[in-house]
Amino acid sequence: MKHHDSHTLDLFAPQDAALPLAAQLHAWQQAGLLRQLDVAWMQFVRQHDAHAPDCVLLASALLAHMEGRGHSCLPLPELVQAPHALLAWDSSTHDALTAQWRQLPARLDGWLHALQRSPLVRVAGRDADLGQPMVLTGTAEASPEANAHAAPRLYLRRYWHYEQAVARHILQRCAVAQTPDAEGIRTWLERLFPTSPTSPALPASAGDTGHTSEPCDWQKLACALALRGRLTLITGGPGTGKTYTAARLLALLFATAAQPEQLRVALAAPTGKAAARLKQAIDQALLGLQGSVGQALDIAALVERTGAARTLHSLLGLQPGQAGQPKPLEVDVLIVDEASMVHLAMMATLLQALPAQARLIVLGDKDQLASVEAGAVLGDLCRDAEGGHYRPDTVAFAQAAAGQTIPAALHDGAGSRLAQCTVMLRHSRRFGGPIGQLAQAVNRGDAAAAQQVLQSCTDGSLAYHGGCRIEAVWRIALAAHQPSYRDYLHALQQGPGDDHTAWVKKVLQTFERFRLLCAVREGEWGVAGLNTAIERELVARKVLKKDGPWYAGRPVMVTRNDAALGVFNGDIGIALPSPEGALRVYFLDGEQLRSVGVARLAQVETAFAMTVHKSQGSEFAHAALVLPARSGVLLGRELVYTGITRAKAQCTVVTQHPAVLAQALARPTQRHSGLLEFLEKESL
Ligand SMILES: Nc1ncnc2c1ncn2[C@@H]1O[C@H](COP(=O)(O)OP(=O)(O)OP(=O)(O)O)[C@@H](O)[C@H]1O
Repeated sequence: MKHHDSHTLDLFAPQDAALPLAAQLHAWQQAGLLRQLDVAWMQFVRQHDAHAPDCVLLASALLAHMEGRGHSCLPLPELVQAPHALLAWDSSTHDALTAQWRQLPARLDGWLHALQRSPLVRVAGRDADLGQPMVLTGTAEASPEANAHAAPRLYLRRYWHYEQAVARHILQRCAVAQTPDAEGIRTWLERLFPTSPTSPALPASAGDTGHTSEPCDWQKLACALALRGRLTLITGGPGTGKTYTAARLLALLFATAAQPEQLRVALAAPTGKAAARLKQAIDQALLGLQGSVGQALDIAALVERTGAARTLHSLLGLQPGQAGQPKPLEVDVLIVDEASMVHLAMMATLLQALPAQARLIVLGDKDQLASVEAGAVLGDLCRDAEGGHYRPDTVAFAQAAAGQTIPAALHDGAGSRLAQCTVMLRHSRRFGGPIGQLAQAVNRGDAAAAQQVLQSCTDGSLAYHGGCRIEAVWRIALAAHQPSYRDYLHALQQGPGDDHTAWVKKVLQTFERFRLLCAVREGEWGVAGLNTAIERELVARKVLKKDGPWYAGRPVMVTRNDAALGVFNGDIGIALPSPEGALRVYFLDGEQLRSVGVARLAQVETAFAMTVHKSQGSEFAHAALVLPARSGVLLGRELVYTGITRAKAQCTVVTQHPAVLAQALARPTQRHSGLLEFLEKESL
């Protein structure tokens, strides 16, 4: 049996002969490891650079591959020295990888020289922009001193431009530090955040480091810091009050604006569903303020001025799947929620469209899954949020404007400009109990603690089924003693009676109480397999009547925005007979029902089960996270964290193999990008 070091090349492995590079890439494509696009990109490079050595061709194919996996660049030291760890492919590929690597330069220098000689590669800081399709950074442009720290990276031209644009805009926004009237802000904050002597003690949230021995109200601090600059990042786990804070910040901006009646506010989120939730939560929080502000602020006018929340695509006037030239935004304040889902290209477009003097307030959970597309901008920008890194001027301003003492452990005389614009909310009001403890253990990657919480929970909020057959998943989905699909099926069977609207709402609302969340799409334990199995089971039990793709009771998720129909990617609806008897898909927005004839909805999929990715921005009374035995790099710590934090009251974890949870927690997802390094270098 061969033993492989999974992180570095095994130089003592048997000398297997390497396939010619093109044949090897083809074999990896056949094995589903590379996309056709990745190989086509390598062929393009070979066509236009006849002298390209194998290391350039391989680097280009793997650059495209990494982009497909959400990375904005290819980190070259890792590629050269630890390809197994970087690619994290199945161990069956290790021999072929090792054999290939033996044919290539052994040292990073060799790869860099080859890339620097290619006419398709622009060396940042050395070459003029002649439209080269790839960009190499971390070599020529850095000073000899900085070069020791800058990691050489290879980019697709487009992503290098996006990353540069995001970094440039962020730095410009962070640089603006005004000195607003601290006294005035403090007076307003005391009104907007009334402290009740009966407030329960705050439980610690996921990500709480224990730094907060001195009480600090991070929500007030976030509002005060937002008034100093043009960019505020507010991150925190579920229920830490990001939206609650944003609503108060809006009120504060109105209260302190010279001409509040002219303040233009926009709300946006990556998906239609998240946008609708944001608007609902902001309005609710604002209306709840009327009592504490009395006549001093016209809350109803504020709600009206805030307008509807929109998807980022619609705000920027882009077509689905398109980034590019946006129309300039006519706003003074923009609040973007669920920012963990905003990918690099979208963030670059957004920052480009936003006027320099407008305030950008970004809300999101830095620990959640990043978008499927390349870039994890929120995660990058908030990587150091836990440590605070507040400079003395920020500490003093926090005291003066918010009356808050930032704990000494979070001070840093050399903190970056970005850190002065970032606040992490550290107390969850929703997750005090076992679900919160599980979320914390998952975030730390502590599998033993996660198992302990799962198995010792006595209040019924957590359940764990390890090493199960797929039938266990159906049983959970149809269980009688907890939120499941049973209530929705019951409502469905009751029929409309004489109040069709009430019936449709009930079916939709009961369906929203429970969801099966999968790590993967394919296979028996994936979305496709589970949806088919559950449909089959319900038909066999004669609960559903299905004689075609559409049937009464079919829950569907929209997979593509269609502005003409008023449906958006991620919307969940249920097909039900209309009062006239035609099958229509009904959607519920707050209390508002809308419907679309089934024949007009082409881009949908059945939604008994959905991916954790698609569930971002949604919550369910009971969420069941379903983990297959193997799902490679897809199944990591952030996915488990995002899945379990979709549960409001009850969370069930079901695994096909008992070891899979610990394996996932041991795999934090690292999205490679140069954004933070660039920001750090420039903001010194
Ligand atoms: N300072 C506070 N005082 C009283 N209630 C609060 C406070 N902060 C938040 N809450 C309440 O806690 C709950 C969660 O707050 P909120 O919805 O703003 O959190 P969130 O971080 O936006 O959550 P999610 O990420 O799940 O959307 C809400 O019911 C909100 O009213």
